[in-house]
Amino acid sequence: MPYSSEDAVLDLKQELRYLKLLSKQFPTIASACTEIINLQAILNLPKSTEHFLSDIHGEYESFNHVLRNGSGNIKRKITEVFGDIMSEKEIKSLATLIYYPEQKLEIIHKQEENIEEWYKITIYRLIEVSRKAAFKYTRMKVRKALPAEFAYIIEELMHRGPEEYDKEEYYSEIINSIIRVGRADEFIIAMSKLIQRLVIDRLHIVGDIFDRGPGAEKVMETLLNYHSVDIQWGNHDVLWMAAAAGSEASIATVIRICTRYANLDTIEDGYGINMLPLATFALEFYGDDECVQFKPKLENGIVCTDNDLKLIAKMHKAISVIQFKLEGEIIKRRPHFCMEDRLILEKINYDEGTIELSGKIYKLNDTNFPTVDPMSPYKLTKEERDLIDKLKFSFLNSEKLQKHIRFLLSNGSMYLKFNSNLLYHGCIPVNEDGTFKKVKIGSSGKCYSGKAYFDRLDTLVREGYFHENNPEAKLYGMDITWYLWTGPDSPLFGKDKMTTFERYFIDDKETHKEKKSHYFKLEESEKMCRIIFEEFGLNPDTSHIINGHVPVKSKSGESPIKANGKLIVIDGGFSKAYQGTTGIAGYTLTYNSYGLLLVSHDPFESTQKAIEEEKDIHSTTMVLEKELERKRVRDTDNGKEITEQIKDLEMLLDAYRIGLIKEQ
Ligand SMILES: O=P(O)(O)OC[C@H]1O[C@](O)(COP(=O)(O)O)[C@@H](O)[C@@H]1O
Ligand SMILES: [Mn+2]
Repeated sequence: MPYSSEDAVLDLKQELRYLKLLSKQFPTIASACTEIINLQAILNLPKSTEHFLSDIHGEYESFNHVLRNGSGNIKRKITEVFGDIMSEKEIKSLATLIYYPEQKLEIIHKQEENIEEWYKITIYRLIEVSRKAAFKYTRMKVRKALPAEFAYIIEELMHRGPEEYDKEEYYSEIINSIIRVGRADEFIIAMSKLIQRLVIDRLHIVGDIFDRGPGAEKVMETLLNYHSVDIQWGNHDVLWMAAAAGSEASIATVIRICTRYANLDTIEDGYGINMLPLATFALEFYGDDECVQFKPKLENGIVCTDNDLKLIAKMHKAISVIQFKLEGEIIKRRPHFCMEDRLILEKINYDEGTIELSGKIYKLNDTNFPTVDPMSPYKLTKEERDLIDKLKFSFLNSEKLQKHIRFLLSNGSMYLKFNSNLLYHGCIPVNEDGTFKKVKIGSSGKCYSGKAYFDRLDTLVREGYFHENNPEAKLYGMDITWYLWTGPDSPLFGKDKMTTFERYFIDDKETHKEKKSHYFKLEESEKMCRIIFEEFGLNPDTSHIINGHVPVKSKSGESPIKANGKLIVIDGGFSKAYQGTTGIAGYTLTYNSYGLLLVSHDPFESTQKAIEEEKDIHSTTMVLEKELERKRVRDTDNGKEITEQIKDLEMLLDAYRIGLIKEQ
């Protein structure tokens, strides 16, 4: 026993209150010992697999596919088990079944002549793959993941050891009876979902779930039901969060982006927000305006009739003007945001149809501003006010939207440190020389930089949503959340300005440029990354930064791996609107016990093709870092916690043994 000296006993006495609490959970020496042995066993298991995705931008189908195939992980497992005896075609078929069991079974029933034989072979194969996938976990963890209905049977089948081959008959009898009682389909579905569940232990979403594509709300529903997920907020996510909190400028911007991509389904069908008030308003004030610059972009595959497009263009322009007005209000009430250059509406010469930007006059390609009073350009007309009030009411009262945003708050944050990786969406504000930029927050003028800046922003975002009983703090929190969407020192945005107005109203492309933060030059430097790791309390030798936000133009030879492998950017463009520039459909990352794997995906055609033609996304896997020694749970953050728990339990044992606490 380590505790023999008086000092040691004194140590124990100091922890007495805590140890007494712990003794309620482990009331005897035997129970504490059992727990120590269990925890010790977990520490020796291989590290489980993490999966990193980012910039999903409403592309539900591709997201869903990558999630189901675990970025190629499921196929890898099948190949490991059956690579020698199954053909490529059979492997593909089994993989498709595991990804989409319900749909695939329907097809099988139409095609398969000897369904009983197929069931037998398939169930056997699924059991073998699930054994492989469960290998890293304790029985207890696997048990928790099992569907209740088949829990007992699956456990029996999975834990058959090689020495138990005489049990062969027993197992085939189980399989036969599953088939006989007509539960084979349900069993196959349950097994497939179990494999999906086991292959990925933790999902990280490095921001930008929302906007552009049509299915953000479905992505959110999937995440809500996922077994283990964290989210690092992206600029598009915080925009929706601010809107759901009641920030009027953010509500207008969310709707503007939906109209820009003709994506009204998300807002109307997904979140039940009625767009009729905006449509009637737009027809009344922009009825004769063709709103040419506001024709929606349709790269995301959304199909619309000509008449719909005409109406959406008018809604798009109407809400854009309202956005510019409401943004003006924030910029004026928060001078420390330093965004005066975005006070666009007062820079317009309404008689001449021109605008002055940075001392230069530009011609506007559209001069119809029926709701703007040049004397007070930011003032909403009565009708605009009514409209915004209605929209705000809908946002605040959309049950589903509020549920999704609360999930983003509970499972999300500005950044995350996880197993020696530092995850954040965009950047860290830095000066040209690489020092962390000091940014003013609040009217007191207090400055924050580096990690402290991220931490402060994280708190303010939450205040913007939750601080109902302090309206001033709530408004400030909402304004900051909006700032995170578009402000020059926002770590989630990372550009000097968002030239939304210019891209609609000025032809000269020079004005459309958005200058990226110094961070994006310095991200190539290992030295910079090392400074960042120090700042966030991570080991510079073993850590990585994982970012999203900036589409990697792999078509033009850009690499997602920067700073000697210290920084990885995984925005390769799930977003169809960006695939032309990136040339691929995104990068994802997996981190298993053998190391980091970067996967680049070709564009995904459709779920239907994936099922019917067994067309998986073609993806290329690149080993980024291979562990010299296989990583164990003991090497992870969770492992560190378990080690602490073991220490506590050992103290409890000592307390029992010297009679400081009595067994119960
Ligand atoms: O492609 P769109 O719809 O014109 O949006 C462009 C705007 O989106 C942004 O790129 C921000 O969105 P991302 O975070 O996806 O990059 C702005 O910098 C830019 O002004
Ligand atoms: Mn982004």
